[in-house]
Amino acid sequence: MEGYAEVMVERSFVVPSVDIGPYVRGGDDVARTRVAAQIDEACRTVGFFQIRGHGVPEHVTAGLASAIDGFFGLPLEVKNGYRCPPAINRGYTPPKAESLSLSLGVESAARMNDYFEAFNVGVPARTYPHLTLPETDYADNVWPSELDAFASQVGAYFAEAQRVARTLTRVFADALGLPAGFFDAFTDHSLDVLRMNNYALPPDTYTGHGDLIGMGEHTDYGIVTVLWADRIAGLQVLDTRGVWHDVCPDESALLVNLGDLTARWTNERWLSTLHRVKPPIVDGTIRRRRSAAYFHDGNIDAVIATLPTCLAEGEPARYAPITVAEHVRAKLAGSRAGTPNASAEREAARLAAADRAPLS
Ligand SMILES: O=C(O)CCC(=O)C(=O)O
Ligand SMILES: [Fe+2]
Repeated sequence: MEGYAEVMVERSFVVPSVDIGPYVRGGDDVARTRVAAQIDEACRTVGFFQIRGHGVPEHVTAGLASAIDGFFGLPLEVKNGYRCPPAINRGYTPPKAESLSLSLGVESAARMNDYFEAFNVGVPARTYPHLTLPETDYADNVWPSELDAFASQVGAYFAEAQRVARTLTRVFADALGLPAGFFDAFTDHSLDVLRMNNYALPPDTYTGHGDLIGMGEHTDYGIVTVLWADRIAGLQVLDTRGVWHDVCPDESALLVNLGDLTARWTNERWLSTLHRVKPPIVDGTIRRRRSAAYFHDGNIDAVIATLPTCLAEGEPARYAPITVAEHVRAKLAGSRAGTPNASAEREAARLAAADRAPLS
């Protein structure tokens, strides 16, 4: 019976769902305090949660989905016309061009086998004309000229996702007992990127050899990620005991996960959770799946050092202070340029432990 109970506990993994309406529509202090407490709990235990009451209009999400369909439906040679050099995190990434596990410094057996294709847009330097921002990090966007509505559809979703990410940092300040607006100084010219992902394979692609990975295991790099995804299996999240779990958002909900910078800030009181995309294979192929990850990464020049409120008396900081530039560039050099990241020992160790644990 003991063994049975153990299995039941292992299977009871849930991604908490939180209604953030009191922060979006306005709400009284009691309602907000309740939201902040729920998010604190989710961030401590899972590092992933879903949000309702986010206020993103349905037509904006539908516009994003239509832009994704329009672009990925173009012929490969047209899509390839929108590729950018690895240092420029913009435009099209064809299947197998990126290896996410290298952002952790891990060479996986399926190296270069991440079969997702993606299109990235981000905040260009011109958004903040009063600042001198590095043009490589804050690069101009490329917009597909074949699709009239693409820029406005993606732009509308980008603005909404940015609003949601900023709202979440207001909740985080309350949840961590920090002054209201604490994160503003770290995010007022935040290096944000929206990565639209398409997981699709022609029928009978899979021959049964090797590991077929949609997107390799990784942690997200920044502060917080707002993730829109089709309600189709594929996303898997690693729990604190090293077991992978399938995660699917509820209808109309957005997924949220924390990135490494928040784990560093909080001395891992809050988790930057490892995740990957591994869709089930049926008849040699997968069901097509789309997602869009909005990465809120913080100001390029911000210094992220452990928050004193997250250190108990005498507790050492697990991480040295780092700038957003140093951290994000090392991660992107891994995933986009194939240079293994040597500075991700803590995440790589968690992954090694998980490789020895079963799938839920
Ligand atoms: O496709 C997904 O659900 C996850 C995508 C993801 O983790 C990412 O783009 O960083
Ligand atoms: Fe991710």
